Amino acid sequence: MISEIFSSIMGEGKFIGRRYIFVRFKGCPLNCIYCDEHVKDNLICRVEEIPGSGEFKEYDDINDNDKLIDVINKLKTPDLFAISFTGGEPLLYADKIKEYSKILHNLGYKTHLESNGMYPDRITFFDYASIDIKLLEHFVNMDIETYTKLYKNELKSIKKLYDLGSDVYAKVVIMGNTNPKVVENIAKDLSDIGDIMLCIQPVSSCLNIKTTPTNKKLLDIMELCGAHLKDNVICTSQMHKYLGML
Ligand SMILES: C[S@@+](CC[C@H](N)C(=O)[O-])C[C@H]1O[C@@H](n2cnc3c(N)ncnc32)[C@H](O)[C@@H]1O
Ligand SMILES: Nc1nc2[nH]cc(C(=O)O)c2c(=O)[nH]1
Ligand code: SF4
Ligand SMILES: [Mg+2]
Repeated sequence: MISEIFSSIMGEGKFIGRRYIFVRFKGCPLNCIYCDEHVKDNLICRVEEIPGSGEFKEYDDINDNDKLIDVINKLKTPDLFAISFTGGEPLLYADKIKEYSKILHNLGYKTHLESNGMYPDRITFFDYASIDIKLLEHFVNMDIETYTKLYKNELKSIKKLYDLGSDVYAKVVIMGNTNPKVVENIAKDLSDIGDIMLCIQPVSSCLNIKTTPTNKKLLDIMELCGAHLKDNVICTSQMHKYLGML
């Protein structure tokens, strides 16, 4: 279930630059062409025991509540902002995450969900939440019907988090071939839900990704989105990759 736990700097989105503990879960039903996490679908769980050391100890599993809390307490630093549940797709394990969140809240920690939004019915309260809005070009041969269903579920997840009082924002990964007008429509749909930040995230190059968006495209997209969201649109490259951090 859990694939790794480590302390790092939030490299993406609204809370970029804040200190986090990341709890990463295995597996995801989607297969985004740019995904940087497929390789970690292995059996063991690796845990950083000293924050920032980059040194990991391997466990068969660390899913037990007491074990997880013990690891988190050890990784806690005075600058800690929140505990991120990410993946893979963390909501594959929604019941377990709900259990962890309750314990963490009782201990005074803040929780943060990083999800693709495909499971609106599994959404519960998190202090902070990032929902990825996927684009058709993120997939090889996804049909329009399947894509439309996914998009509707993503918006539903955002609305549910917003109504629960979570500080929720949306992220969209921009490719070299992304049509700015499509992103503008997403901004419009977000503005219909409420005061929600849209984070424009240029794709980071990896094995399957040869072209990245031009700076002009990023600025054009921000302007178009600003027509609906005003200044509630930001551009965040995956900062941790520039720093050589996890
Ligand atoms: C690995 S996903 C896990 C959480 C969830 N499955 C999701 O897609 O949001 C975490 C974040 O990394 C982003 N990401 C993964 N690979 C990327 C890449 N090559 N360039 C930019 N963002 C990337 C995803 O878009 C997502 O916002
Ligand atoms: N530093 C850092 N920040 C992140 N923000 C979201 C991440 C993720 O993989 O969900 C991530 C990650 O993998 N590393
Ligand atoms: S939804 Fe997230 S974890 Fe799943 S393939 Fe896409 S980026 Fe990777
Ligand atoms: Mg990541």
